[in-house]
Amino acid sequence: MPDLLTVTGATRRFGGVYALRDVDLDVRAGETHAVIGPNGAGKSTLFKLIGGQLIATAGTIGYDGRRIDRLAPHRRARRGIAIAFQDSPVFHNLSVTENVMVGAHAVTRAGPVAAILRLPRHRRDEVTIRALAADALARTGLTEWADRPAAALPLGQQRALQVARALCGGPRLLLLDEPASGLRGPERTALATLIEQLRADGLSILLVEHDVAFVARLADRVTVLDLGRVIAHGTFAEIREDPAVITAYLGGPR
Ligand SMILES: Nc1ncnc2c1ncn2[C@@H]1O[C@H](COP(=O)(O)OP(=O)(O)OP(=O)(O)O)[C@@H](O)[C@H]1O
Repeated sequence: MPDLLTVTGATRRFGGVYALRDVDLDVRAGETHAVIGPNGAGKSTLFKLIGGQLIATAGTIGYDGRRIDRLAPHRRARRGIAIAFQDSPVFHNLSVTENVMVGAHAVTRAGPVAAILRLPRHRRDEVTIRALAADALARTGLTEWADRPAAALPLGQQRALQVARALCGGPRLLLLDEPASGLRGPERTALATLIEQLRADGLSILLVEHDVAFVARLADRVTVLDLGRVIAHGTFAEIREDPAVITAYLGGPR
């Protein structure tokens, strides 16, 4: 499988602290790739470098054969990179459909001014976006909730809503930031099934997750970070046996 995303030598410093140091990672077309590591390992920083919320101190990021590391987040979104942040807001007074439509505005040509003035281009976009949202709701099992206020959604469905919002922009690469956090057993299982379905549909997925069982079930490959560096990568079975990974998780001399 060819690489869709290639991160090379990614380094990000905050003052004197290296949040990431010389990190290489690639996501192949159609795979689910997980990034794991103890607290402070640099996982969020890596996600933000890929999404464009942060710019690297050094290193390059290639996507679909072109460099993207200097592009603004909305330009990366238009190229097909979507992020479902665990803490991205759910607007409780808006309907589930409207919450999902927010995800498409990042990738449409008509900006907020066209939306406010209700210019023809915006009205055309609105029809398109409603159709995209309906499709995203169907893919995430939320169709029956479409017209309900988002406040009515149970937590498991709220997580599915975050995923639906990311899907609404029609991505090829989906970044999932701790999607299982706070979910209970059956909700976790439902979310894992959803992610498997998206992969089967051809999406490439990069996942940051603390829940090891979740990663073991879903990830084709895993990259392990500790203190900003890659300490192991491979299949889950391979990294589980790696002494550096065991030390990073269980403590011991560094
Ligand atoms: N904006 C910032 N300013 C200063 N230091 C930062 C900033 N963001 C991250 N760091 C530091 O960079 C390191 C990596 O942080 P990061 O949040 O990427 O780790 P993480 O693996 O996502 O951790 P967690 O699992 O706790 O979310 C930490 O030492 C953190 O304190």
